[in-house]
Amino acid sequence: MTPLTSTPEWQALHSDRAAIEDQSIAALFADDPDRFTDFSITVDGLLLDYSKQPISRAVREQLLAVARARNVAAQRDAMLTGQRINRSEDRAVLHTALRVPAGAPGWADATIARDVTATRSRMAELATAIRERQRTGATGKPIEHVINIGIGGSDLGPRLVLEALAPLSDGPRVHFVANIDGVELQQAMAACDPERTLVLVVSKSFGTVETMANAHEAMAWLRRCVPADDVLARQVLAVTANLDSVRALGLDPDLALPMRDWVGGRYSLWSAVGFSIMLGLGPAAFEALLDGAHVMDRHFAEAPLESNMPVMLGLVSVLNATLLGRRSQAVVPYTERLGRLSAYLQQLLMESNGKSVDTDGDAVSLSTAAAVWGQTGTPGQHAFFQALHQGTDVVPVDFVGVARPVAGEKGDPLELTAHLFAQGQALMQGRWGEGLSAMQRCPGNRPSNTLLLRALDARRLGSLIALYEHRAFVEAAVWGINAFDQFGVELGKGLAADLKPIIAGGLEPAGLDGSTAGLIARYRHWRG
Ligand SMILES: O=P(O)(O)OC[C@H]1O[C@H](O)[C@H](O)[C@@H](O)[C@@H]1O
Repeated sequence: MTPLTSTPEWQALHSDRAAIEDQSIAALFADDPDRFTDFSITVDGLLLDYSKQPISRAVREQLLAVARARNVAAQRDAMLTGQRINRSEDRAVLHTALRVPAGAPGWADATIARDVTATRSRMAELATAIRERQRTGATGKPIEHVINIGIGGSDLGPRLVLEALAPLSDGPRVHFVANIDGVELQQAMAACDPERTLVLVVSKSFGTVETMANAHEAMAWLRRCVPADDVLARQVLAVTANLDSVRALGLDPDLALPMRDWVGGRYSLWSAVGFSIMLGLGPAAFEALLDGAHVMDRHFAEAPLESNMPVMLGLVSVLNATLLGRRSQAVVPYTERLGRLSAYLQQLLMESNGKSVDTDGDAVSLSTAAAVWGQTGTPGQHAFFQALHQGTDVVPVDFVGVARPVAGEKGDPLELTAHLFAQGQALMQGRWGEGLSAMQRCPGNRPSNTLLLRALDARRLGSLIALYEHRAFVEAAVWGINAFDQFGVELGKGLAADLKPIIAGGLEPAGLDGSTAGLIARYRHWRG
């Protein structure tokens, strides 16, 4: 893979780096009254406004030239058509196939489409039977609670969606359990009647320590509390790509909902991993979520690069993170319903693109993924916005707003929206003028994107999430890295397994570094 820095297109952009950094965003508006129209893109009720970035038309052309030089469109097509683009794991990457409506033309082959439709139908039948109380728990009581046990990609997506659309929930109440410390599981078990609870064990690998530990606990609870021999068969359901290990846990693999190896964990909420969404909101809402994502997929596949929302969002990110060295990025949704968004995007963007070697294994020549963080507005305004306005580092912000709240939600988002727009304006304009002390002045010229959803509903949420998935793809394509493996995550897991017996006191801490040995000694001392 040619290093990005060796391409003439990047070199041209880089030679203008200082001018771009100094570019007054306000001056771009002064020069071009139509700038908002030209630097915003709308796809089916989702608007991206990237006009408050230091990007002139000429710079946009340079960015697009970089995208062409990196063959972003060809790389995209290779993903969509099921080529094995995840080279380090020799896998195709087909989360987009999960969102093709039944019978509609997709990009990948027909076998995959049939498999997707079959799993989706099975999920819908089962969810309907549970929601309509035909399929009950082992003692004949209806299922009113679901405990979703999973972590990372087997947790964050369904959690985000169910929190976002909670007012639409008309099915069993879903409780999420990810952490291994037992806190969430204890809370969930305390809130649930075991005879009316379905436990979902969601794990692509079915080997993740946290998930397996919580699954054992939850299954023991069911066995203890439900007087029926077939309680596990009736009230525990596995969602996994590793059916063999389902048997090892004492469950019937024939009852499990399958995942495929061509779906990455952080891209999996559209698969059977989203079963809790279907249970809570119903199959129609799940379909709407998929439809919204598919609309974004079609747009990503078909729109010219310059009016392609994920392409432009990805290029803006590369400009900020790599060209201008802005190593962190804030995401601030202006609705409490999207409070999980920054956590979701942390996994999506940082696990995908927190890489320092390219697809050939050679060191990349420039910085890749920036740190992603944030919380909802307006509470975030009263916490970290001071640093956004006056800190020494420029932190690009993605604002996310909704024109209409989720159906059934009380409260008017008008007030919130005023704050959202004002913050983007304030970051750009700054505050200057006679009579202001240095402490009172705000430098301004700080970039932001605004994403505005016509309404917070399943369809737009699907589009929003798919947009960020494709943004990660575009960034990775430009950087020349593989967005679909995550070997870095493995290291700590292995070390934790080695340390556990030492911390427990069964093994002597021989050969450890001084810090780890010291921490273990102190922990053991304090634990008593
Ligand atoms: O679904 P599982 O196999 O249990 O994996 C859960 C999570 O494990 C790891 O942390 C991976 O890095 C994530 O990508 C994955 O989503």
